[in-house]
Amino acid sequence: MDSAFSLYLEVREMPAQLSFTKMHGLGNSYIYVNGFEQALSGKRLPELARNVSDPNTGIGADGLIVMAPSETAEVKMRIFNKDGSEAKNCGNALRCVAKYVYEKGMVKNTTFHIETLSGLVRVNVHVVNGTVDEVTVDMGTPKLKSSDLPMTGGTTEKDLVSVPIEVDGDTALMTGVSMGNPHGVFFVDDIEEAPVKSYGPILADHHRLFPEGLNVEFVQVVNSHELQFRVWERGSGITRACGTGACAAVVAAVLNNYVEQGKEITVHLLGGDMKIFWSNEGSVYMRGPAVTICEGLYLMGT
Ligand SMILES: N[C@H](CCC[C@H](N)C(=O)O)C(=O)O
Repeated sequence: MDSAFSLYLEVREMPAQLSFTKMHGLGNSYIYVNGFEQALSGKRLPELARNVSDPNTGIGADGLIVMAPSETAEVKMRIFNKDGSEAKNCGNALRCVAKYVYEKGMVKNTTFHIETLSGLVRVNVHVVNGTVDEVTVDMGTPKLKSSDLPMTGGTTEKDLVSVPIEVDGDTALMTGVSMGNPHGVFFVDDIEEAPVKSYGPILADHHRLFPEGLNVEFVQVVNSHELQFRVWERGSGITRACGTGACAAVVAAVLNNYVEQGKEITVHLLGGDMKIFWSNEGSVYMRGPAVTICEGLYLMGT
């Protein structure tokens, strides 16, 4: 079948309207589409993500999450940022997908796995009267080499702890952490003064240094078990919360000796608090809420 004809079929495959659920994790909202129930054209998902994310001409969210059958887990999750770029992991969406599939009866156990582009993730839903209020996620072991981030610029295999970065006329110290997606963490004295809007867009798309882009986090250490947190997300800009980012922040705080590994840390994000625990065995655990906002029918912008 020639490419033009297959593209025509691809275009035709997208339904005229899509059932969706809007959910959020600490204010980081996405449009969730159930690919078990409706056929979705893979090639059109980045465009769909841009369309549904627009607050004026779409539904309004930080991006699109597609749930689909998996051969290795109860469900597969694909993540598309507001700009249509696809990400390999998303902490807040993992909690919301876990809530969705449990409450819809698509899974029966309270502990199960979700397949992502960064691998299999184990989740445990906390149920109160049949409703999931919180979810605990094993986010796996952070990767700490420049080649993992990835980052270029002469630090090929060195660790990424407190690496000097030239940005916006400054030299700032960044700690790089991959949680399946790339994060750069900067420690600041006052979170309210953090250069989110200046450093964020410069570094998020600084592909010479970060070939796959970067989620840019700013952290103020409150005490040995609390962090203040802000984020400029790759592909979505400022969001009220970032689950993988909160994990990266705690890992970076341990690596910089601000907090201890093996202790539960409360991360204060714009959208609320998340509990992060980097176990001495290696896995980072994230615990936080998941909320269903609404369900509806998206008429594909007709
Ligand atoms: N913008 C991220 C994906 C979403 C991550 C975030 N919303 C979370 O909860 O982890 C990236 O491009 O890697």
